[in-house]
Amino acid sequence: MTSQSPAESAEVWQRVVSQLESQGVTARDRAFLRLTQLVGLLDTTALLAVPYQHTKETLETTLRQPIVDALAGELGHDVRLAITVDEDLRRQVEDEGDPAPGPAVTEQVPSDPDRTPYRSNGAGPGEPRSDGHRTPSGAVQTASAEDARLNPKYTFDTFVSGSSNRFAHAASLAVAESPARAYNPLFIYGESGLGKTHLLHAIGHYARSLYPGVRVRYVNSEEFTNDFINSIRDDKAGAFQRRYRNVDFLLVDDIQFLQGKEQTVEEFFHTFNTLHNSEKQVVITSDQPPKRLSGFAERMRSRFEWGLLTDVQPPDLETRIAILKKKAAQEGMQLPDEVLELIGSKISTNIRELEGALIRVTAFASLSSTPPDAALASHVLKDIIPNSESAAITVPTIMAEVADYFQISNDDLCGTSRSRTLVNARQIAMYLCRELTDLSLPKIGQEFGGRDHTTVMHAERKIRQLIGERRALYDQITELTGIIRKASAR
Ligand SMILES: Nc1ncnc2c1ncn2[C@@H]1O[C@H](COP(=O)(O)OP(=O)(O)OP(=O)(O)O)[C@@H](O)[C@H]1O
Repeated sequence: MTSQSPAESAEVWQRVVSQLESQGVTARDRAFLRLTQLVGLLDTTALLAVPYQHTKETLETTLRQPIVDALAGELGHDVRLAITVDEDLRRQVEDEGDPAPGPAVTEQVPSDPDRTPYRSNGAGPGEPRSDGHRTPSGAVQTASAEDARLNPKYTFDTFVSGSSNRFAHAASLAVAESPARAYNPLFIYGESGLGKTHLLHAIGHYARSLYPGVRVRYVNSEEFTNDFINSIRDDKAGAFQRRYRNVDFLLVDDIQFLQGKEQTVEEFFHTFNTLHNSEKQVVITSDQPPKRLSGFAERMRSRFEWGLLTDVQPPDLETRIAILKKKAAQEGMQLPDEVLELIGSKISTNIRELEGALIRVTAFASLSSTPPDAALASHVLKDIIPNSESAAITVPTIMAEVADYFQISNDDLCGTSRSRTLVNARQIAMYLCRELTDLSLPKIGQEFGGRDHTTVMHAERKIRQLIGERRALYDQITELTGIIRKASAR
């Protein structure tokens, strides 16, 4: 993943150290620099490994700027630092009999694992590494991908940064690199479908790649609520608290859904305080800035503003096209620029809709064995783009129209029958809810008889995939979209 070989990194670092020495750093700082290794580069982030926690602290404070400047000079571009305390390096240093410099010798080995959860196990980027994390009791606790609950598609690599989200993107990178040090909490707000969830997951992935063993947990606030209610019902408050408080990163999506749920807000308040006090990173997203969040006590809202507030805006045309290009490349879709430009120019507010349009155009081209050109794209887009006077579409409308279309009842749609016809209709209805409304996955799940958000996610993925393979399905979805839009405009 890094863009340099170990030998190149070592040479670059050697030159940086020589340059800083020639600028006259103190003897202690010189020793610290010599104990440091440049592991490699991850985009513009320089990964440094140090043997001791106090070396890291010095590098992050007094030496940060000189290192950043010297590295930028060497590499010819801006550089961020991500510093990790590496136990292998410590062993190596101690085996060579090179004592840790400075007065803080007693601090040589970080004694409190809770304060230093970001310790590398020594594997270089791209190499396999264990995900074990030592708890204060010494037991190895797994920080697995399942615990983190991250969507593998939402990474910084797949995120397009533009003027509409540049600040949120930079802040997200910074908290992943310097957890609880850069900004805590980081609060990202903005309208639906503009990439907030994507950024939350990307922070989790990136932190996990930088700091093996780091404990990350992503949660939508509706899931947090359900989890909390169930924990009280089942008398498992302790397990609930451990799930949300024994983490290094808590990533909370769509906090606005806690509004008015007094007990859950109170529980979240304590969770937040515990994490913040023990220097764990909290990232929150919302559709509104804290000041406009009703249903939260002032003490809670003001805490949301302790760290950094940043918004995401609808992307400009250039960014929309860049996003479409990235999505197309990611999915292996071959589409000429004129088609991407056409889609980007017709759909301007919501990135989820942009993706939906891309899928439909590709599906139609593949089903009709026609090359996807501008004429085909305009034809497809005509069916899916709302006209200016179209009203908001609701889940009950989608359910009623889908039920009517398949000649089934609303109860059938929400029920548990696994008959093929019903499963198919249910998945189509869920897909359309995702495409045509701003509702989150848990909210849609609730509307369908209290189903889990993963069921909705599965339905969405399945329909997305099949729509390009089955002509009948494509036609049904197109027809239903038209019917639902018409019914909503009435
Ligand atoms: N800048 C971006 N680059 C690439 N993809 C993006 C970008 N912004 C959003 N997306 C994509 O758009 C879709 C919607 O984004 P996301 O779910 O993160 O929005 P959101 O702001 O969290 O919306 P909601 O408030 O409804 O949950 C996702 O598939 C995401 O990958």
